[in-house]
Amino acid sequence: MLGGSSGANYMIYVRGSREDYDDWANQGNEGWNWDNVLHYFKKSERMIDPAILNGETAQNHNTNGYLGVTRPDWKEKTEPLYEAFKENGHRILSDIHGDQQVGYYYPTFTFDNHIRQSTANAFLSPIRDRPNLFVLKNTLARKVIFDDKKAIGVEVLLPGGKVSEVFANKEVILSAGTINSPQLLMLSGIGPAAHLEENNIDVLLASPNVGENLQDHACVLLIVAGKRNIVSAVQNLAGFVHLDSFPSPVVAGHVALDRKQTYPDYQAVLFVEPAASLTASIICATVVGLEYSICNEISYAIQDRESLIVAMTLLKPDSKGKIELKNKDPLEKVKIYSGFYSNKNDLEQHARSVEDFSTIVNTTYFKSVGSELVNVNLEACKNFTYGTHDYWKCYALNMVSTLWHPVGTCAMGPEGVGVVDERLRVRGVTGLRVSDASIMPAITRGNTNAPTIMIAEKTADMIKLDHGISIEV
Ligand SMILES: Cc1cc2nc3c(=O)[nH]c(=O)nc-3n(C[C@H](O)[C@H](O)[C@H](O)COP(=O)(O)OP(=O)(O)OC[C@H]3O[C@@H](n4cnc5c(N)ncnc54)[C@H](O)[C@@H]3O)c2cc1C
Repeated sequence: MLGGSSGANYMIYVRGSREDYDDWANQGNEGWNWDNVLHYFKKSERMIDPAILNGETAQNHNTNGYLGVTRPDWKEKTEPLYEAFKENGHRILSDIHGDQQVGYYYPTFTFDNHIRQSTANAFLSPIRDRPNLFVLKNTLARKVIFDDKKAIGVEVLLPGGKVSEVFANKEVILSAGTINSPQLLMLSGIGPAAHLEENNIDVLLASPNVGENLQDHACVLLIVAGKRNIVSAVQNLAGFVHLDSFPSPVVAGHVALDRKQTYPDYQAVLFVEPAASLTASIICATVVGLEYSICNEISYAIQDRESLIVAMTLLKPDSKGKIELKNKDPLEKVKIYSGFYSNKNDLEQHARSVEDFSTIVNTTYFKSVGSELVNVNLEACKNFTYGTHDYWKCYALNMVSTLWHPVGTCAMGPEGVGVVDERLRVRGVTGLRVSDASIMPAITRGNTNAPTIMIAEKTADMIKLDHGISIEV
């Protein structure tokens, strides 16, 4: 669809930590530190939430951008949970976008007046009548066309099956995302030479890191069952009738295992569910795609009990995966090696995160509603004592899935490292940029939609400047 994953995501709006971007800059990417990127986060944003606009983080927000951001009022339903997190030693933040970026917070979302702010809705719709904008729908880019080492256009597959060529006046910009931007580069002859040759693709430029450095947020579901309440199942159905509203309230936390640290290690996103929750089944079976037997255990455990479905995400993994071609057919899907837990430290950290979170059931509120963790009876973990560190390692290994945040496969970086430079120009050729989540040298400590939109905002300014057009500062 137009707008890519922003048309299908859960709309959580999180920018990530100051340290994420300072780290990008420290890796040799001038112009990408926190102070630089904050300007672009603000530029695209149209913050609507009155409490944020009147609060202590107001200076980090903007009211004039294209991207509507706000949050539903779930305070009444979620307040006891925040109290429990406070009792457990966590800070409660009115907004995660202040100077303090560790704590439980009231999450913000990319929607406005019940309308999803996909990038198509937010950014394309308002300018759809511009004479210099033309969108070819249902069209597949097959490869970039080069004149020697200068990108001059794109070969496309039009609806109906005709292959055609589109030429650029100034430059070509790839924004096909972390999975497909490296595919397009490789189909165009830019990538690891041996891999291109294996696939009978003429090598235009040997660029060994195309498709490498895949990073993603490994996610493990944890279920906390609470009080019995069969009546609320009816409310749950209502959530699916009113499709312009969220089916359930959400609570989120960015947590550091070492409480003194200024940046988080894990994110916990809690979906507050009535008994017999449909959302739980949907998250289990489709969003994270767990096995039927596991989803069945969960459904059974919460059929007459309220629950929290918790997405536990390791925010800064050291593991890396990669994208490879299956063959040179542009219609063929690529091979995705997630690399989850290829660095053993990540499994340790993820297990420690689950253990850390699970202490919440010992707080006054959670005890008062009879909460307990749901044992999903994993066959593979039956030899471990339930609740021990080794058990949680086994649990993570068997429950791990993606939170759909792949980044990094056309990473920016210095000569010899980066696929693109700090102005997102593909190194070794001219007239070609990449601008999407694939250019992140390292994953951010948060959901990746807002950072990708920030990258797009910054790219727009860099393109203007490189073509002698002034920008608003
Ligand atoms: C299920 C899900 C839930 C998520 N939830 C959240 C969330 O709550 N909050 C958050 O911050 N992030 C979330 N994300 C992540 C976030 O949406 C992505 O990080 C972000 O949208 C990435 O943007 P992108 O432009 O890099 O890539 P994409 O959004 O993948 O866009 C790439 C576009 O290129 C098109 N394309 C690819 N190849 C070609 C080709 N050859 N020719 C023509 N077009 C092509 C695709 O169709 C797509 O439209 C979620 C993602 C998913 C999938």
